[in-house]
Amino acid sequence: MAADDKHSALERPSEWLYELIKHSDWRACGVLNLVCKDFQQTLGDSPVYWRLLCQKFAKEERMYLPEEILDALPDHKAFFFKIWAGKGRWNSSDDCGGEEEGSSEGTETLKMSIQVCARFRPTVTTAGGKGSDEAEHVVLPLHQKVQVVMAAKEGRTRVEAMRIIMEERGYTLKEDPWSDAAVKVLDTEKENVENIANAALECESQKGKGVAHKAQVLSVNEEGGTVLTVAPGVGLREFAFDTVYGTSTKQSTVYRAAPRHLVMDFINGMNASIIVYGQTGSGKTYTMFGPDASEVPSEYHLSREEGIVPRVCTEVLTASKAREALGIKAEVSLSFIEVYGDGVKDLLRDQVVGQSRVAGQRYVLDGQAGQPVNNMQEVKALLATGDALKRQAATAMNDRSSRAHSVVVLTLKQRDVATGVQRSSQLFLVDLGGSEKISKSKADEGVKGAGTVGWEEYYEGRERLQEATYINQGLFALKKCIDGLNDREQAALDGRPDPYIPYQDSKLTMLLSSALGGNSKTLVVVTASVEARHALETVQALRFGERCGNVANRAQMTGATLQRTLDRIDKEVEECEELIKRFERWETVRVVRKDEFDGEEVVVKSMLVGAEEHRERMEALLARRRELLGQPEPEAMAEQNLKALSIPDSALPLAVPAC
Ligand SMILES: Nc1ncnc2c1ncn2[C@@H]1O[C@H](COP(=O)(O)OP(=O)(O)OP(=O)(O)O)[C@@H](O)[C@H]1O
Repeated sequence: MAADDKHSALERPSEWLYELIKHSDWRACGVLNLVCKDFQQTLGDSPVYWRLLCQKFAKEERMYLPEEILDALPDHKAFFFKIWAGKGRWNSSDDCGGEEEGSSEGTETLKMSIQVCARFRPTVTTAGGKGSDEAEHVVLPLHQKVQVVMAAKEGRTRVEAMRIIMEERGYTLKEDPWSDAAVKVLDTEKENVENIANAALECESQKGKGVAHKAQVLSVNEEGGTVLTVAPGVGLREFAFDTVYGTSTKQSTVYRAAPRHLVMDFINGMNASIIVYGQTGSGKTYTMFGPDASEVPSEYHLSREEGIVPRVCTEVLTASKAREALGIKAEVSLSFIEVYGDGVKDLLRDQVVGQSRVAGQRYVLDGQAGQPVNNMQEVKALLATGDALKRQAATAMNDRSSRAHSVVVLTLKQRDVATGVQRSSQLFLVDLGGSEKISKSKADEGVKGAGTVGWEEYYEGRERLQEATYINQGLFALKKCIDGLNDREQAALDGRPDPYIPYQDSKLTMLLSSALGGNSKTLVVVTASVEARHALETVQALRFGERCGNVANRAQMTGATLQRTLDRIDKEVEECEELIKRFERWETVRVVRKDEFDGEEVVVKSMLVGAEEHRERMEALLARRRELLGQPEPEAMAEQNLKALSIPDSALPLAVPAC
């Protein structure tokens, strides 16, 4: 190297280094970061360096890594270490079949991981929207009520909040425990005071007044990945997930955020599964497959509404073709099966498979249920065949309810044309039957007692009930396996022997055993509804999701969370006020009034116009704020105030006297 070059390189180390990086392979690039302190400082946290390293690594290791995934990554360095675990995949001659996957160099093993997302369905008034929107009232535990009252006003202390709560409830103490004891309350008397207040609240709730919180989803925070709920028996509760999708999230966004990463892993030779879980009617089938063609208005392009399954198939088929240029020949096959009780049905051949305990599962895992696919026309034809044979029925919760668990299994067999090295992997796309309360889905409707009707009618009536029971059994077994897997993680940390995972408890878990555990990648998408009448089921579904991801420790209900949510709302209210100020104006309009006796009359009126949309939004935000704080509606508040003034109803004028 010339002296001048050397000098300029030292003055501008990053440029010099990047030149070097450009012309090195990934291993040399990786080592550069460790050469000396200067290099470490320059490259250690440089996103450009780590991105380049990811690209080089993927190219040289013949891994599938779409640019869109790289573009959207928040941390390229962490991602590099994640994909680095799969190095040397095409050097070894054993087909790991996804299960033993990991580094053939034996330095790093890939671990099982479960990612969890929550997706909220928009409020639907047709299917799934039946029934009243009445929500249960919730009595908040005192400590939460105190947090809510403290959050309502900045700088409000705990003692003040306690006083307000007591006053709100009309509870009068002979002696005010806070009169002289701002400090005392915080220590010795605190417990005592809480007991008194608790008792007061309890009395109030028994009298059935003064409880303003309704069971509901209070906020869906997509940015922070959290959901704040209030439900009976739980009170306020926050849940945290890897990703949270709000009610207006598009199908393409859902696919791009998390499922696509799993598809990448699957194409790179790992077993993976995407499981959608949720209450019946919460949007599992919609998320997995997309809407029924009949539901999509003709002006919409159906492909925009496609769910995860068709999107995965498109990506896998496109990637398989592109891999031919890298010397890798790929074959894709698709199975579509249904798990109903202890039976496994091949939906593409319309036959129940395997009579023995393990036969159904082996039939699927060995690929006997698979049909080779080469393009999307073939995929769509197979999906339509399977869909037509799926067990579906109308219930009180969903007009097209899936009455069993359905699973699409994609099997990818890849072969290095030059060396003959083979890799195979499976991706399970699971649309679970909806967890349901029989009383809500009315699955027990039409069930007649034995002996009261003919046998045929008796069995027919019991069918919905039997389906619900089978669905719930499978889900229960799945929950037990997830708990077992979480316990296994903990056991490894505690040095305990591996706990038993009860895969054998149901056909569903037997089938998913290869995708749940080992070193597979799993994504659980919890679908839920923001509607108040489903609050309890939503909380249960979110709880399941939280258990899967074992992320409970990230979430906690604190005043801070509530404060953050309120701050966001206040900011939006301010924005609305600004917009209203800017656009609202008085306008004189002629209104035609119809009168039964006098006929039509034209009246000139002044009206505020121009900002109707912003006013409506502001009203909604203020209502949300009131819900968060458990404050009653303005009319209810006025009523309460009147009652507080103890004005007897008879004393109120029946009509406003004419002027
Ligand atoms: N994100 C969404 N956007 C628009 N519509 C949705 C969404 N999610 C669900 N829906 C609609 O809600 C209804 C019920 O959805 P879906 O059938 O997917 O529920 P499900 O959870 O699969 O129910 P089940 O367990 O009973 O089969 C359908 O009409 C569907 O189109």
